[in-house]
Amino acid sequence: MAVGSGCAAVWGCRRVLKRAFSLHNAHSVKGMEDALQLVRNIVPPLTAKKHKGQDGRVGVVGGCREDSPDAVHDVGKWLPRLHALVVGPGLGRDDVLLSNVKDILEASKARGIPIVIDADGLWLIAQQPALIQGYQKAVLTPNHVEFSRLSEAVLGDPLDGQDRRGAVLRLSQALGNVTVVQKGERDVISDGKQVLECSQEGSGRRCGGQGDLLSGSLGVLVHWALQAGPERTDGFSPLLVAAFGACTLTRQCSHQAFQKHGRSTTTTDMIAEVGPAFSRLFET
Ligand SMILES: NC(=O)C1=CN([C@@H]2O[C@H](COP(=O)(O)OP(=O)(O)OC[C@H]3O[C@@H](n4cnc5c(N)ncnc54)[C@H](OP(=O)(O)O)[C@@H]3O)[C@@H](O)[C@H]2O)[C@@H](O)CC1
Ligand SMILES: Nc1ncnc2c1ncn2[C@@H]1O[C@H](COP(=O)(O)OP(=O)(O)OP(=O)(O)O)[C@@H](O)[C@H]1O
Ligand SMILES: [Mg+2]
Repeated sequence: MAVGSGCAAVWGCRRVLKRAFSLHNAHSVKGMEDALQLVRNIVPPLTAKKHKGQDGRVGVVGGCREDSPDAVHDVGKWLPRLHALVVGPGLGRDDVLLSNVKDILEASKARGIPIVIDADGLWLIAQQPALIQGYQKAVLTPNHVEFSRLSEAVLGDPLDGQDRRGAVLRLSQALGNVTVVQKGERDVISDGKQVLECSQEGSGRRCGGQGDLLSGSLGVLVHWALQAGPERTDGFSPLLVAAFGACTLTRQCSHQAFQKHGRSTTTTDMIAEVGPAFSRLFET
């Protein structure tokens, strides 16, 4: 469903939403459905009046090519045209490369570009948390190991595996309300104020690359959410709603792909499900 038509339903259930986001029933069926409605609200309508790029140009700093000596300058030329940046998937941990990424992060922050950080980008943040400290347009998407690494670097604590919600909330707060998405059996999301869980049914298949689908789709949704503004998300953080949407989409893709391919499912099979999964979840 597009922006306009989803709006009335969301305003109509404001009281329920407050409960759904702040209490332990955030992952109940009702809470999930309410949160999904907020995601539907940020999806821009398709109209004949737009030209390409108007619903977002997302840059990805990742992949496998070694940098040119002028990498930062080259990327800098693109930055003014980008609406969001995804940093880290498949990037590697080479010192020169990470030093370039550091400069790209600084340039993006100076321009107020939303940044999603995953994989080796998180490695860099664990070495230098100050790089992202207090930048509230950033979302970090750590898996279990990456989250432990970040927690130890930022909070100095060994991870309390029993209290995932508390751990994610504390990390987000310590980073100055940077949004954190801890991936796992349930995805736990916090902006340092509220905690949301995504328990959309996925699959038992744990093939590599699923995190890339999450961070990439999140790059798009972060832009859509910020563009839509807090009124569309009923006053909740746009980045929290975007993260919930990307987690739900990724898990639904996993679910659909697994139904077709079972144990042989790969992330490529999940990518083929993005369109149908998106329609099913967000265009009802
Ligand atoms: N498309 C591409 O090009 C992609 C490229 N990628 C690139 O690959 C590189 C390495 O990335 P990664 O994700 O394998 O490294 P990371 O998460 O540090 O795991 C290291 C070790 O931690 C463990 N472990 C992991 N998860 C766990 C869990 N939930 N719970 C418990 N343990 C867990 C596990 O250890 P094991 O169990 O095997 O002993 C694992 O081997 C990195 O450069 C990244 O950019 C990837 O992003 C994929 C897509
Ligand atoms: N135990 C699980 N059950 C269901 N879904 C899961 C589980 N663990 C992770 N996921 C889902 O898989 C997606 C990727 O999370 P994962 O933890 O595998 O990332 P990752 O290790 O960074 O992956 P990548 O191989 O791309 O680096 C997320 O959407 C998450 O919700
Ligand atoms: Mg990963």
